[in-house]
Amino acid sequence: MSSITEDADEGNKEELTKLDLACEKWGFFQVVNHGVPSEVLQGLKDASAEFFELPLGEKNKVSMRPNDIPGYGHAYVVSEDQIFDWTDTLIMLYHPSRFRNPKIWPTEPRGFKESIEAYLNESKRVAEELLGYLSLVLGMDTVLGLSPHSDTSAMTILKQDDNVAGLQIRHQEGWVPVKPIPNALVVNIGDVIDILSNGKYKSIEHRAVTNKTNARLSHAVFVVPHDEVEIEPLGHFIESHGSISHLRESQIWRVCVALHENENEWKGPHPDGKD
Ligand SMILES: O=C(O)CCC(=O)C(=O)O
Ligand SMILES: [Fe+2]
Repeated sequence: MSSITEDADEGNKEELTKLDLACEKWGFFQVVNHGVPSEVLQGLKDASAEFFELPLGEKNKVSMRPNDIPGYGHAYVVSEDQIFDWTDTLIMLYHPSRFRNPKIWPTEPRGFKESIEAYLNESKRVAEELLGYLSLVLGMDTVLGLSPHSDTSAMTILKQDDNVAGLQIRHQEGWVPVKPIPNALVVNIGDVIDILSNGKYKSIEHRAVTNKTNARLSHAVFVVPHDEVEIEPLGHFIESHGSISHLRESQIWRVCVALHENENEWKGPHPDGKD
């Protein structure tokens, strides 16, 4: 597990690919280098071995009750005429703490509770770390701060956060992150210029994703035409393209309306199929 954590934010790409493959092809994997101290693992083995070697009467002090999960007994006693697996079990619920029932914690052997608790705390840490990596390979780390949209402006000037990346732009089928360049201004073509140029310059769909650890602050300035102006493709662009594209035709709108009503409505791919 230590090699997957080389890069604290992103994880190690090669290891993440292996994790993805293991989950998809097998659904099982073994974790080594997980950071659980060997004394903790030894303590777990010793404490539980000693518990199961105790006389039955001692173990039954913490026996499972019918229809209840925690305690000592056969796994999952749900009815009297049930066929049991040949297994002795001690089930404890530990996290979150409201599930802990002191009555089913054995007092024998001595030190049992401390040893088991040390292992349960370590395994919680491992589980949380693994869930983090699984969320990366499942693409669940993408929490949208701003949903996909195109800007209804003529042009937008964006001062991104210098330190926290988040802006992503649609390119072909994917999302391309815009790496912050300190003090640079990000400029994008908005819907108005897309319409004026009859799609020669496109208003590209974009979104902003959140960062797990840091807040992000960006400043967008929308450059818009006067609100009485009606926007339509410039004549020479209609000539060069032969006709107004379907999309443009349906979107010759008054910009003021567009700004207020269509702000978050993405138009879909450009009909000429180009990027
Ligand atoms: O937060 C960002 O970087 C993007 C902002 C944006 O796209 C917008 O306000 O229209
Ligand atoms: Fe935007």
